[in-house]
Amino acid sequence: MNNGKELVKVEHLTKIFTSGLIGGFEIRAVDDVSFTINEGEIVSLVGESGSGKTTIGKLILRLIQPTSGRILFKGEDILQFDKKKLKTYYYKQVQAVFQDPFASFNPLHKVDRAFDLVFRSFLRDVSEDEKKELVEKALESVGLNPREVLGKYPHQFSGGQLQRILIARALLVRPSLLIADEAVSMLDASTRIDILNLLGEFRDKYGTSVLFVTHDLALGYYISDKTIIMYRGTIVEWGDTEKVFHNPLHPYTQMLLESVPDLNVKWEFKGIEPEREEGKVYEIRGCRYAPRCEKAMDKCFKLRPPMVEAEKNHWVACWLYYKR
Ligand SMILES: Nc1ncnc2c1ncn2[C@@H]1O[C@H](COP(=O)(O)OP(=O)(O)OP(=O)(O)O)[C@@H](O)[C@H]1O
Repeated sequence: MNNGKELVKVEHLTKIFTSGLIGGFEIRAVDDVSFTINEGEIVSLVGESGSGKTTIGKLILRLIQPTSGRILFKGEDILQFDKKKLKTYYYKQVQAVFQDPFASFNPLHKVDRAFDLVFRSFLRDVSEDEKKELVEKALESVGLNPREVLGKYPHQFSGGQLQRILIARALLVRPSLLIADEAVSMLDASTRIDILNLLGEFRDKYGTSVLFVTHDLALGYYISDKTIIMYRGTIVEWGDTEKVFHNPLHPYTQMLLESVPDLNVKWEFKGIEPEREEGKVYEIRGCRYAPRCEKAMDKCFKLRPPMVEAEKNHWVACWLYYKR
């Protein structure tokens, strides 16, 4: 149900973390990143560990502040939201599900409380009967039996079951945007596919957009309309999933896809440089991938390549495609 309308517009977003007090160093976790998420669109954010995926999710959720750049939600800068707008943003517009479901539950309270909080904070006018029906439907939609869930404590569930409860809660308010950060990595293969299909259903029925953060190329391919490939805080390539996967342009994306013989097979990272080279790579002014790139030219080490639209809805940041 992608109607071509922009829901989220990320513009030149940069987040620099400073580590240590004296003699500390800076980490450019996200470095001049721009992309859009349309209404009713599932966008995968794919990249290896430490490439900045979670940081982007947190910035969109306003859990952390950007160093520079901005994020527009339905055309409005989220940093300028007043208290009222922020409340609506958190409950009605944006919901998030993270990798570790245990961290999202208070072990002293029954899991029902997770739903109560949503009703108390946002769906206040809903009658008790309606609440019950909504919760039951939400639980059933993620393959859980409400009678086996309600009234129980978090420790009585597996991680996968808790994750499904959190996804049910997130979808209960039918948010405009769901940020799913490695949200299905703890689930077994068949539940994982059920949840992915459920996200697709929500997109089709209610126009929910999803930012699907993953290090698993196959999951990204399965679920998303668009794919963003990240490398060390930068976007190297993004666009329609079919185009990115079937006509990869950036040497990094090509390397990734070559290392996945079959898209149904889980992607294992290959060739990550040793830790001690980390600082060196972060200082690079040009393309972050240049030190690993077989096609790198002199200027790749000196200048950051601009993002160019190489074909319709397919962008790449690589000097090989820059024509001017
Ligand atoms: N609060 C923080 N303080 C300092 N550095 C941070 C902080 N949060 C993230 N980083 C650093 O920023 C970089 C990007 O981290 P981020 O968690 O966004 O990556 P990721 O792609 O989500 O990785 P993963 O898949 O492992 O979660 C990493 O080098 C990380 O160590």
